[in-house]
Amino acid sequence: MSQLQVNDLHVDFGGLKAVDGLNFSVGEGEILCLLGPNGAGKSTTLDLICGKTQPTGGSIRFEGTEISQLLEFRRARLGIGRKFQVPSVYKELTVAENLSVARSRRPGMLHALTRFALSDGRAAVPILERIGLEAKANEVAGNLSHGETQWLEIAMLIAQDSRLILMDEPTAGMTVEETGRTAEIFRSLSESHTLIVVEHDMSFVRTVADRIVVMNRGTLLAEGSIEEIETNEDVKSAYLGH
Ligand SMILES: Nc1ncnc2c1ncn2[C@@H]1O[C@H](COP(=O)(O)OP(=O)(O)OP(=O)(O)O)[C@@H](O)[C@H]1O
Repeated sequence: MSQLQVNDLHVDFGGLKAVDGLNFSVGEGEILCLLGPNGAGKSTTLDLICGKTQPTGGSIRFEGTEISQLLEFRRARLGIGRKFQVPSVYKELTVAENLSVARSRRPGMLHALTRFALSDGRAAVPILERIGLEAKANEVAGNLSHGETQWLEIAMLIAQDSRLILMDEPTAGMTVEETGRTAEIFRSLSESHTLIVVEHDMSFVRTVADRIVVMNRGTLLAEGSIEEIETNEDVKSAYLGH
C-alpha cells in the first residue's frame, strides 16, 4: 500500500491554478523525484502535502489518514517533515543541541535543552552517525559548512520522527563532493524513510531516484524511471516549451 496518496489535488491562487488535478502516490521507503519546468507547481505540491498551503480541492492520504484539512503542525506530528531551502537550524546552538530542540515537539527551547541534558543526550549519536556529523556534535551550528548545515536539518527531521521527508532543491549551492555525500545519505535514509525531492540536478536525480514524477501546469505529465522520463516526448516538449 502507498504511504502517501494524492488524488485530484487542486489549489487556486486568485485564479491561477498552481496545482490542477494532480494524482500520484509514493510507497514507503521510496525516493520520488519531482521534476518539471519552472512554475509547474512542484514547490506548491510540497507545500500542500506538509500543510503550509491548504488545497482548494482533492485528497491527500498519509498512511491511510486524510490529512488535506489538517494544520501543518498536526501533519508534522503524524510524521511528515519538510526541509526548506533556507535552513532553520539554531546557529548559536551546537549540532547536538539542535537535534534536541527538534526532538522535543513541545514549544520552548529551554525545556528542550533541559530534557536533552537529562535524558536525550545519547539519542543524538545514532542520528548524527547516519548523517555523518558525529564528529561535529559539539560544534556550534553557525560554524558548519553549507552542506553540513543542510545535513543537520535532515538530521533534525529524523530526530522529530518524520517518516516522510519533503525537500526542495536539497543540493542547491553544494559542492560536487557535498552533492555526492548527500546522494549517499539519501540512499541510506531510504532504508527507513520515504523522500519526495524537488531537484533540478539531473545527475543527482539519476543517482537517487527510485521513480520520477514530472509535473507541468499543475498536473502530472509523466511518471516512471529516469530512462522512461528522458525518452518521453511529452516531457521533452514541455521543457522546450519553456
Ligand atoms: N502563494 C502564492 N500565491 C500566488 N501564486 C503562487 C503562490 N505560490 C506559487 N504561486 C504560483 O504558482 C505557480 C507554481 O509555482 P511553484 O513555485 O509551485 O512552481 P515550481 O514548479 O516549484 O517552480 P520552480 O521550479 O521555478 O521553483 C507559479 O506560477 C507561481 O508563481
